[in-house]
Amino acid sequence: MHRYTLRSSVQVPLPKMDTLSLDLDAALARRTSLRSKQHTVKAAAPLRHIWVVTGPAGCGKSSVAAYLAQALDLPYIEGDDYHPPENVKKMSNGIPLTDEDRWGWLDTLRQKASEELEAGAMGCVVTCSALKRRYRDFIRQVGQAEVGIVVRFVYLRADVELLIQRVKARKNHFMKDDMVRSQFVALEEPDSSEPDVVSVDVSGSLQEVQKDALREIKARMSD
Ligand SMILES: Nc1ncnc2c1ncn2[C@@H]1O[C@H](COP(=O)(O)OP(=O)(O)OP(=O)(O)O)[C@@H](O)[C@H]1O
Ligand SMILES: O=C(O)[C@H](O)[C@@H](O)[C@H](O)[C@H](O)CO
Repeated sequence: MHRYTLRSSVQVPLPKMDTLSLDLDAALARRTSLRSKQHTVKAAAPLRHIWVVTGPAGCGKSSVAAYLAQALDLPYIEGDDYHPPENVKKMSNGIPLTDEDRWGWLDTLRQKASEELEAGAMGCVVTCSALKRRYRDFIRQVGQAEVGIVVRFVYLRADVELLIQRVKARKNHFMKDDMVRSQFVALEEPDSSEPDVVSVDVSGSLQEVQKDALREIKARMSD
């Protein structure tokens, strides 16, 4: 083994020449492969996000999603517009939806989001209560099916009493405050096992919530 003396006292073993040239070859090969990977990443199409704004009735999905869509210049899909009339009738009559009532609607929202991207949009913003983990998993499948499409959720977090107050104050909407508790019964709050969910506290003013949600999204645009 050759030895190279560094600052008189520290001895660093130097590899034999044949090992050194092998190492150099390997390093050059690695650098070439890294460069071509960097090139591939640069050339690849940018990620397109489906931002799904979620949470129970009254948490601010429509108010926040409309703002996000405008700020990001993306098409906006209002989930409530795609409930079949039977669902709206049920909710208007104070009857909570079941899983069976929701599957077809969730599928429609998935399709609408895909259609926007197929039509060339750089992403889209969708409102959908997505109360349960299995509903979110169902929506996630859009992103798993196609390279370059990423589904992310913005969960608007609030406590039940606050939302009862906000829904009570809201006029001209089929969903009344007596339905809010049932939304929390169905709710399966996302936790750290769903890293694609950004949780935003909505107890502040609407402007604060909108800004917080936009900041969180911008921080994840390139993920
Ligand atoms: N941060 C906030 N502070 C005060 N009021 C708010 C806030 N966010 C939303 N609101 C008000 O609360 C009500 C519910 O908001 P919004 O309709 O956007 O919620 P939503 O989640 O879309 O409801 P739903 O699911 O029932 O359609 C509206 O009257 C809205 O103006
Ligand atoms: O899954 C559900 O039970 C529904 O989507 C509701 O969340 C309402 O559509 C919405 O909140 C309107 O008030």
